[in-house]
Amino acid sequence: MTLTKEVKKKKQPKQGMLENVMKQFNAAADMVELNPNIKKILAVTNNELIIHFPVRMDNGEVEIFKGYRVQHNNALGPYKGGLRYHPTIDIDSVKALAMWMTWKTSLAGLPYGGAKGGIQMDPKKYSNTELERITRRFTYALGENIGPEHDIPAPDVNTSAQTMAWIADTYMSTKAPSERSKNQHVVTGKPVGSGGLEGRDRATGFGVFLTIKYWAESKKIDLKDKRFIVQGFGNVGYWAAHFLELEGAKLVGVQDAFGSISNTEGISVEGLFEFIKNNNGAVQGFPGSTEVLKEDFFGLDCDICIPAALGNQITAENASQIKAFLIAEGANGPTTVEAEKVLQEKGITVIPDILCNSGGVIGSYFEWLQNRNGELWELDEILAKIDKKIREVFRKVLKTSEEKQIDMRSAAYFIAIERIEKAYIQRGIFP
Ligand SMILES: NC(=O)C1=CN([C@@H]2O[C@H](COP(=O)(O)OP(=O)(O)OC[C@H]3O[C@@H](n4cnc5c(N)ncnc54)[C@H](O)[C@@H]3O)[C@@H](O)[C@H]2O)C=CC1
Ligand SMILES: O=C(O)CCC(=O)C(=O)O
Repeated sequence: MTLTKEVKKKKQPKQGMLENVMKQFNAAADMVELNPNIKKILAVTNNELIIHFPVRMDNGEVEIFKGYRVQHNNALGPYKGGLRYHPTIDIDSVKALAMWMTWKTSLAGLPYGGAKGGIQMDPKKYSNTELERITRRFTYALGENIGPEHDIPAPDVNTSAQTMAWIADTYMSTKAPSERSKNQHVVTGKPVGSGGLEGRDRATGFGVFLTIKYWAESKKIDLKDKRFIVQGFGNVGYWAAHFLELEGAKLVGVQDAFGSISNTEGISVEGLFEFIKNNNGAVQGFPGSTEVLKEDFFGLDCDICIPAALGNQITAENASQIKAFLIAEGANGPTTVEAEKVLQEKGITVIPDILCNSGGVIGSYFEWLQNRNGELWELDEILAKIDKKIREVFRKVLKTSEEKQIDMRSAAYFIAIERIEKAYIQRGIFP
């Protein structure tokens, strides 16, 4: 007899990311005097898919998983955005993350809309073979709701190039043999050997670093010896730290899901990266570092703070402790609207997520083009292309912010929303 078990999941507290993105959007819509009909369209998501699907576990039992894909808007092109495997994801957080993708792709001038998805689960509790089966069943259940010219997922928290390879393989296997290779770009962020882009692994962190570099240049600040802290030492946090260290900046604090560490003398980025490989991915216990209480992390003495983990981490409660003069949002939605007011009063600059972490989706766009056109690009060429794009977008945001005397988040939203509004108006639907 087959046992079917729906695992009782602990109820997760609401994350509040949807409230946050809606407050940001409403403020931006007022600022650009957005056409009221287009505002109605952008305030809601086009499609929201919740899928329950069964997967056989290594012990023979069947577990039911809850997967999501939310497609917010596709006025500018196919839906685009990552897949997150995390116990805290729910429909509201995925809606928020999908909306941020729409603003991000619009701001970057890409021919994409916004989407996000994932599975509500803790991947640490599953073996690699279970993760593969979960991913393949999820892909199969998503069916034609994703597609290379319709909705193109990518990695996000707790998903990787390997996850993308499983998705591509499963999706392609549902096509006729002659059509399979034409569908490789159903996902981006694949391993290089399977149609992936050289450098997509570092694209987001590289972009975070570039926005910090271009901001520092605009203020005539030398990054050498500047002290920085990073929350989240995964794909984004590690690569951002890697490039900052190359520039001469000093990592003095790191927090991950397991704990927080600091060292005023500096933490070797590569040393920590090697250390976590043999420490279940955790930074705690890194030689020479001191443990820091979770609630004290953002108050560490530093110049630059990079939240690169989850949403709503910088809150009205902890914002007042922050000593950094710059916050570079590697994560999506790490700062609440209330916290941002506190930061503004303290004179702390925020490089907003939709600009700061856009290197990832820019890299994804290049991978998509590479697959679509049957081309292979080299790492140097790709990093130069990402740099050029980030520099252009950064300058546009800075110029808008200076001309209109608004902060960089408002400027970024201004540009992003205006571009979408223009597309709707050009089509003639909204006079
Ligand atoms: N991977 C990508 O290309 C992109 C990722 N992002 C955003 O960057 C952030 C990080 O994503 P990835 O680096 O890809 O994820 P990842 O899964 O590679 O790393 C996540 C890191 O955050 C830490 N973390 C998780 N929960 C935490 C908590 N409660 N407190 C402190 N640390 C915690 C984990 O331990 C890990 O070090 C997310 O907000 C994601 O949406 C944004 C753009 C693109
Ligand atoms: O690379 C992509 O398509 C999207 C990455 C992502 O999920 C994000 O930028 O938040």
